[in-house]
Amino acid sequence: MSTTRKHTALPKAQILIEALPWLTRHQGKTVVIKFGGNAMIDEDLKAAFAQDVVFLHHAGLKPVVVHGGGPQISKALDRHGIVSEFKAGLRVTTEDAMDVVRMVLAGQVQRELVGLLNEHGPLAIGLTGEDAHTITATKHKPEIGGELIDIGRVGEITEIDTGAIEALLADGRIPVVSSIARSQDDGHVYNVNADTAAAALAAALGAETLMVLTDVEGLYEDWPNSDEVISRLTAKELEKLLPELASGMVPKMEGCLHAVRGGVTTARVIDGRVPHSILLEIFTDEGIGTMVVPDAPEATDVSAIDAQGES
Ligand SMILES: Nc1ncnc2c1ncn2[C@@H]1O[C@H](COP(=O)(O)OP(=O)(O)O)[C@@H](O)[C@H]1O
Ligand SMILES: CC(=O)N[C@@H](CCC(=O)OP(=O)(O)O)C(=O)O
Repeated sequence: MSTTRKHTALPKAQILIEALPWLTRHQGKTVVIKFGGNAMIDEDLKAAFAQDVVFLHHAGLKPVVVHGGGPQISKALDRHGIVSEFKAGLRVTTEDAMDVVRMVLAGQVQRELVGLLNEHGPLAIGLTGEDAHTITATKHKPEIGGELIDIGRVGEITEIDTGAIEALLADGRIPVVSSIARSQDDGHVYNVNADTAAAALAAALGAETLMVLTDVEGLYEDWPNSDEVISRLTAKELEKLLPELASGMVPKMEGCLHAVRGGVTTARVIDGRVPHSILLEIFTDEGIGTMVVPDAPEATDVSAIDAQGES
């Protein structure tokens, strides 16, 4: 081997070896990945995202993709002459707007992601929360200034049925889920925030990891004044921070909290603008972004200590 080849081969092998313990640790584990509308704008990034998800699949993990499409919905509503309005970080969704939301998420964004993933083989299958009762919701009325506000067809998740997703995973497929739900009370279809949907699915699936891709490096400690990213925080620390957070981050961080409190081992917010950010986060020692972990067991909890001693 020439000296030059030796020089380039060694660092490449080191990168693969660095992945070894992570490959072992994540083997067979479910990873729910939320792909946000703002991280979805660049064609190269979308292609890299699809490569990463397919890589996870072939490495023995079980990726489930949940996608948003906020900017794409706003653009389509604009074309239909419908003005986008947000309250409490959620889109005010009239009946007409709901038709557009459903068309864009299920008919455009989901189809595109499924197509990109399937360039690598017959892997991805798209569904919405409406399919097989995957996500059931009821009308959500956020509280603003002490009053419950009607923001139209916006749903609050009441139940998750993981049957269809688990069947797809068992069949070696990659489910791609659009954040739309159906109510079993009024039969209406509801618009659900995609971060919230991803977190609820991660908890219901007993996923090891929830990974939320977005258009910033992670959770900034003092946004918008500083770009210092909080790299790790416990559920309790996050709970304290939540009331201070600004709009875009609220559903993401509430989702992370819900996921870890629901049994997910780690919930991470990572920068979707970095190509292959998923691979970097899962398979290298250097995690990027913000990681939320469950609270450490109380030191005074004698039963927990006893249980540990027995294992
Ligand atoms: N503390 C914070 N740290 C990082 N970003 C924040 C924070 N507070 C608010 N944001 C805003 O949240 C945005 C991400 O949310 P959003 O636009 O809904 O993303 P996505 O389309 O990926 O779901 C960031 O671009 C940023 O403007
Ligand atoms: C109720 C509500 O606000 N739903 C979101 C659903 C899409 C979404 O969450 O997309 P991002 O992840 O790209 O923001 C919306 O209509 O924009």
